[in-house]
Amino acid sequence: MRCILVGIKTKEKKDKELKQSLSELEGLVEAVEGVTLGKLYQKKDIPDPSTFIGKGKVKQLKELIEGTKADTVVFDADLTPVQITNIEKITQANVLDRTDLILQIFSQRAKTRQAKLQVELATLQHELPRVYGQKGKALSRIGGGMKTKGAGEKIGEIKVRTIKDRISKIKKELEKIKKQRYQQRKWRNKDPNILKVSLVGYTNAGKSTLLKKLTKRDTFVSDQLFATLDTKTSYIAFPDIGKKVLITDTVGFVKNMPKELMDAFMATLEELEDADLILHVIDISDENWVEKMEAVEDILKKINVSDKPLVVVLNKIDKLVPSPEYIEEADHTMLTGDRETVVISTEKGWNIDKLHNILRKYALRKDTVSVGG
Ligand SMILES: Nc1nc2c(ncn2[C@@H]2O[C@H](COP(=O)(O)OP(=O)(O)OP(=O)(O)O)[C@@H](O)[C@H]2O)c(=O)[nH]1
Ligand SMILES: [Mg+2]
Repeated sequence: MRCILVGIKTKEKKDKELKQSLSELEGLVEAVEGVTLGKLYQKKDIPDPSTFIGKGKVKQLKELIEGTKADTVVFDADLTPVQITNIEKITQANVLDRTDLILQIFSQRAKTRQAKLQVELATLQHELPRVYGQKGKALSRIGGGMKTKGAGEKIGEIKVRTIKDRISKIKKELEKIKKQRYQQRKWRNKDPNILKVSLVGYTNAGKSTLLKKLTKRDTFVSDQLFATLDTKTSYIAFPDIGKKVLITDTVGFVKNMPKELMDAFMATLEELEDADLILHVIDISDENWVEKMEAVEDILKKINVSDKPLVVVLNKIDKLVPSPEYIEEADHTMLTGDRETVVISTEKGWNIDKLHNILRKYALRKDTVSVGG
């Protein structure tokens, strides 16, 4: 996917917000293995009903697409079906909005049947209005002959009906799965020698980098051994105590998460139910880190995992202090309440050993708990 990003600047939006929002969007593009070839901004308080951005901007966009050989335009906004259709017609490129991208990421990450269905449901619900739009498009394009007009209408209607049928089927199945899950959980194999750890946190907190760092430092690590597992899972071996720590990355939290995607998002986090320990990774250099931390905690509560052991990992301390001697752990721990907290820099490798030891401690503890119970 070769993308051009389009950001809209409204009166209330500060330049900094616009930039942050677009770079977050660029991150989403990367997450679906796309590349960003260009960015376009427009000042506009009221979107154009037919093309969202103004006519002149659309022309500029078309030129940029041709110049960069892009095939996709990603809008940092939610477009109406009419706007999508029109822009696609003019630019000959695929048009996506923020929700489309997030849905693509979710569908890549969804692993369980429930998560997959939840994402499919959200995708269909997002697509339905566009199919209505297509129905209209087919009719107006064919226009003339009665015969073809009838056929066009029929195809559109069949599509709508098929989607609606699928939606109600999925909803029924999700109900069924919900009931079964409680039973299944009781039977899940609990290997005392494997500690399952999940990394959670806001997007860009450094989860994926930390996963690499934590597992790379161990010479026993080979991702290939776990080829059947999701690629986002890696492990640390502690051969001296006969333990393995299995660490799973999760989808990051994003700003402006469309409300209709919340269920699907929470479904991608479902595997957290299996976790023995949660590492909440936070970018301590982000001025809004407390707010973001609370947003993540809210979600953890909603998916009923807030009673699990959790360690707060305050990352990127290298952006605030010049060397590890300046790390004042006590100060930060005060800010995160009574939870176990470790301040690290993944990039510089500061305190990674400390975190490693915490994982080791929990791996040992799991055994004790299992033997005891
Ligand atoms: N300065 C500094 N940068 C870091 C550190 N850890 C990670 N980063 C950078 O932060 C950015 C985001 O890191 P990721 O690991 O992709 O973040 P993530 O939490 O996986 O993000 P999502 O997958 O979007 O949820 C990257 O550019 C990293 O290089 C750190 O300790 N210090
Ligand atoms: Mg990541």
